[in-house]
Amino acid sequence: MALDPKAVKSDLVLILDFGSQYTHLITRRIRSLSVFSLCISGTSTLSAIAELNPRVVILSGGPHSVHTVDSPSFPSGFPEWAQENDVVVLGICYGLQLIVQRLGGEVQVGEKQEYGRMEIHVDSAPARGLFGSKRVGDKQVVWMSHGDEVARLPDGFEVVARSQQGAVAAIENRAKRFYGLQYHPEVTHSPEGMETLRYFLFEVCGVTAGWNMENVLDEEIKVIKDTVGLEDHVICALSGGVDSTVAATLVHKAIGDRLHCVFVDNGLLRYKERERVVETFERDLHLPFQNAEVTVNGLKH
Ligand SMILES: Nc1ncnc2c1ncn2[C@@H]1O[C@H](COP(=O)(O)OP(=O)(O)OP(=O)(O)O)[C@@H](O)[C@H]1O
Repeated sequence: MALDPKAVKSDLVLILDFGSQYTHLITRRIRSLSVFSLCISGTSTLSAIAELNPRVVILSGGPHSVHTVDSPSFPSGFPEWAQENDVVVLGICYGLQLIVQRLGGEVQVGEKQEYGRMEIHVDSAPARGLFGSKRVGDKQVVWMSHGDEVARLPDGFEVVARSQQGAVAAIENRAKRFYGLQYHPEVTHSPEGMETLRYFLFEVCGVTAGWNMENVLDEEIKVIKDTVGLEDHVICALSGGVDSTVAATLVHKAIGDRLHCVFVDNGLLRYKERERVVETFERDLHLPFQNAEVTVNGLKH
């Protein structure tokens, strides 16, 4: 169940997902800073991106190489749209390489491919840039995970940090408001990564923090009410796990007894699981509940 950004009164940081295992972690980290963030497919259309009216767009990492045929990318016209609408863009790992490649620079297979712990040093620390709070020469440990690396920057970009092996670790074009980090600031293995994200969002992008988890309940209930309408009923396949339990609880708060939860005894449940789940829902959560049984090959389970 996705949050409806229109129901949220906060700047939106939109994450375009290119398949990194860390993409959802970026979303979570940003939400922990009280800023609303949402993750959508990296190959979304420009109109789908524009409709969400983001203040910042983050291009995630991913397992691809920009040189592979059909490697995913942001839609054509995206950089121009971002500039025209004063949207700040940050590329992380593959996202940085996409920016470089698509804006006229060059990415090549790295001589020393970097995976794991790496030290980077700040090459240039202009006021209000990615490392605006640091001094030139400052060092920090980060988490790298890339085979390709930047060979030539597009016009207007500069390197602001390098790895201890000399690879480009961070770039920016402050005039166009395009930024890139070759490492993953969102993982705890980059101890200063959260501070970098915080500085970037609040000092560089000027994002306002006003979102918190308590808002989610009200927003979700409103979205569900609008979706279901005044008379329709909803069926929820309820396993007793976290996902369907949260979904059922929210929908029940929104539409009450027009929700019908169905638990399927598929014959492969744990010992007394059916009794436990039924009891929890009827006694503790007060959810209207029905049992169902499935048959396989004519045999009742
Ligand atoms: N025994 C069951 N009875 C009813 N619905 C089920 C049952 N098992 C699974 N489902 C439905 O299929 C969805 C996906 O099931 P899966 O086992 O992949 O768990 P999940 O995605 O982790 O969700 P959950 O945390 O709710 O178990 C569940 O969220 C639920 O809607």
